[in-house]
Amino acid sequence: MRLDARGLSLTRGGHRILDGVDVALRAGEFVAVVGPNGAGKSSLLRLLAGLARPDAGEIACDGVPLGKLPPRTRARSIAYLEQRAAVHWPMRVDEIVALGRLPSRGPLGAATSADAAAIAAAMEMTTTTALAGRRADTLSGGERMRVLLARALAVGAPLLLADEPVAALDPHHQLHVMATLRETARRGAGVMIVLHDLALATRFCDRVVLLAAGRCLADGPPAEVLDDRRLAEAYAVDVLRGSEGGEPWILPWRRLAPAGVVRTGRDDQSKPEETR
Ligand SMILES: Nc1ncnc2c1ncn2[C@@H]1O[C@H](COP(=O)(O)OP(=O)(O)OP(=O)(O)O)[C@@H](O)[C@H]1O
Repeated sequence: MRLDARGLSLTRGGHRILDGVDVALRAGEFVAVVGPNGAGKSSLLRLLAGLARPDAGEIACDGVPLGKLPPRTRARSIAYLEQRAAVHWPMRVDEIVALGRLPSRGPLGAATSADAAAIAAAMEMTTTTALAGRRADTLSGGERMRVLLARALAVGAPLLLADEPVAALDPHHQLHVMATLRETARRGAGVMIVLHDLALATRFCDRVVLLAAGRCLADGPPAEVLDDRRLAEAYAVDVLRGSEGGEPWILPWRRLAPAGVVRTGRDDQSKPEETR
């Protein structure tokens, strides 16, 4: 299954949030959407999940306009984890994760062994099995995020959209979740996440979509998209780079003078910068 979006534009409160964005998510891909605060990343993901409609542009799921998919078909096809997902009810963790199976069986359908297996696998993937009996509204921020990711994984959808799934996690769990999502893509799902950590995007993702001010600045392999010039343009930062065991790493290091700074090369000593 694949998603194809063309010419997405969105305006809210007189503010142009997205401006002619083209993006695709194909089966087997692990894609990061990156960009500065307010770039439009969450808004883009919500459009792709079918939770809001663009003012202009089209989104198709395997060629079918997203708006024409019956809601349950859409919910089975596209799992979505929102950025500020909250848990308002005193439900148990395993009950929360089980909600991910509702699109497959309907509210009145009995849970099957396949449902139980999907729930157990999702909890294992997110290391939340030990939390199963806890009340979800007593969890820490990182625990809650992992439980809600488990709910999204339990859907077993061919497309998974997750908005900052690792932002609240400690380094161990960040690496674990990124490896889990990469494995989910390797098994055939299309996985798209919003991410601020450029190191994780560089190391784990097949493709990076760089948004800034509602426009897509670049879309391609991490090493091509996250070059010095684009990082300066989008974020006004300078980065350190290296590789370990053949895997590249990248570390934001210095702020540059904001807006429109275009670097000429790493040996340019005259660049405007601050130290941290
Ligand atoms: N309903 C709204 N009315 C007015 N402006 C809005 C509305 N919703 C979002 N925006 C603005 O649209 C822009 C994009 O918001 P969005 O949440 O998509 O950004 P983001 O790239 O996900 O940011 P962050 O990295 O901070 O999470 C922001 O400037 C935000 O303030």
